[in-house]
Amino acid sequence: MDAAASLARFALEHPLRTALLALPAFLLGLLVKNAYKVFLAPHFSSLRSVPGPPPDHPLWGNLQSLIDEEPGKAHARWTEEFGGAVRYRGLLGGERLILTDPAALNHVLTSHTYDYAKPDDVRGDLAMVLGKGLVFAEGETHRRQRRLMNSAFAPSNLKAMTVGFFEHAHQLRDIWKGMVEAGQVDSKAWKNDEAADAYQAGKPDAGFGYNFQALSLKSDALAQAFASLFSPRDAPGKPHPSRLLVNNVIGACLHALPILKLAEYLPDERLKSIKQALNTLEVESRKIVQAKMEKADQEDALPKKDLLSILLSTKAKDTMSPEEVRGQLTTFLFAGHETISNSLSWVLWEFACHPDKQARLRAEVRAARKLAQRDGRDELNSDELSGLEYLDAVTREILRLEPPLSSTPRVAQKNDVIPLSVPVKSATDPSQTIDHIVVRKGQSISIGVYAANRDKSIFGDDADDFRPERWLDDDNKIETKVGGWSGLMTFLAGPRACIGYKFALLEFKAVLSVLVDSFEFDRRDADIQIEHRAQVITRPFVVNEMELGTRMPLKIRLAKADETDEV
Ligand code: HEM
Repeated sequence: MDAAASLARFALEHPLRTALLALPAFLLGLLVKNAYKVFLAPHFSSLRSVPGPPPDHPLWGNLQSLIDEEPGKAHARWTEEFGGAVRYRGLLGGERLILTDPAALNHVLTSHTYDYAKPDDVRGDLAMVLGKGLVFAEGETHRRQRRLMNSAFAPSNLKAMTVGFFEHAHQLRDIWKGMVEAGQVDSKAWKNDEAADAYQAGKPDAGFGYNFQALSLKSDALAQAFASLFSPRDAPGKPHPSRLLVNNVIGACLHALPILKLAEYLPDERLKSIKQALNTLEVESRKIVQAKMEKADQEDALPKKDLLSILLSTKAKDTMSPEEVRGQLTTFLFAGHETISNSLSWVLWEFACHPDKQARLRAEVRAARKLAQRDGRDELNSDELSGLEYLDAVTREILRLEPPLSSTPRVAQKNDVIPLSVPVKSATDPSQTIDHIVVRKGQSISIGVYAANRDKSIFGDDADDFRPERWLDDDNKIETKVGGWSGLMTFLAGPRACIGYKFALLEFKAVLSVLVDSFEFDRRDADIQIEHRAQVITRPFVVNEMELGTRMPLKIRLAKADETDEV
């Protein structure tokens, strides 16, 4: 008792000395805790029988492979070697489970959706930037918001929006035509007279009836705020895993502090620009919602061609405050931002590499357009667009091969058992297989989008090749048991699958049909190499030109009007 009292007196009298004594004790505790996590915990883990690569390093597990390889590649390699459930290690022994098995995906994404939520740090960042919209919401709130939003994507609305998609496509075509005819050169977007940057020029405005002006290669305040938050021009680097460890510690501290509130007092330019972009996002999106609301009242009877006007004409308007509508606007802009333009630039790249495939699509589109013109229409309607077989096959193939999200994270909200449709070899007893996985609350999971889309057991040995014909081949129909559009993971599956997927497919098809009808695409140079790097989504970068940021430079010529390729 006396000893305790004298220790307390000592601590009060000499707080600095006490702190100095406590620090080593704290560090020792941290060391013991992490040593347990790295060396002992894996032996008691419920995942210990799940197969996977041995860790490359005791402190950063398999992170080096994930950093070195293009997004999704390591997942695909491990899935090919070990099967539809793979365990690997992250920082300080943290275990992660990659899932591509159909029964497991169905369980996590569809039948037990809300038991597998997005990680808290991801949700926190989303809420800070976008407000609490659909991407952020979980559980009952998500169910309610989703029901309200669904009606905006009803078939009749998508039909009306298709008119807007074609208007956007024609604007883009006219800008590109003007550039090709003028032989215009811009040192950043254009490398020579005939090469255009399909990535920067191809950004659609996501059908919001609010022009991002990306079409004319200028940006307004909102577009700039989005670009600085979600697509900074610097190419993402390949940091050493130890750097990630340091970043994690700093990130945890930043999350604990009101760092953005203090941004203007801190000597950090990046923080200041984030703060400024967030303010712009808030002010500008509020203005758009206000303007749209006023217009919606005046133009009630007019057909609506953009998503926000449609949203404001559904009953969602009566049940959501302007602030909630604003949250949905920024959420839709975020989720649709660059996903479609990214897919467009990849497909144009594949066409540049496969002239026969672009010619085949051009012939199909021209034949359909001729029929529409005989009917007195300049463009296809949404049914005609969806009915083009080769266009559909090309769309499936590029979204299979180049999903904007190579994987997406989830965290188990409770202890659970995940079933497997194809058993995997047990890591603890290779003579046995396992057909289910016991997961504990808090377990991190990666949905292997890229790995599932390139599964050789489903798509064959040419799974890494761009071959739209695989979707047309009757003798060899693709049978994937994975739920979701086309049996692919690109838009995920279940109650949290992409709500905008039909919108995305129609906009993608409308723009591609117009571009391929008007232009021929070729590689800028025969030996140009494009690399995939992750920056929110997987984006193209030109090897040895990383400093120029995300780009997809292509040679573009006007397509001959009298081309008569057979479909
Ligand atoms: C090629 C284009 C697109 C792809 C590949 C894509 C993919 C995805 C994926 C994988 C998710 C699930 C993310 C997760 O939960 O981890 C998602 C969610 C979402 N997407 Fe898309 N998306 C695309 C375009 C769009 C467009 C154009 C819109 C809006 C107009 C949109 C709106 C949304 C929304 C709101 C969510 C959240 C849904 C929810 O949690 O209920 N997406 N998208």
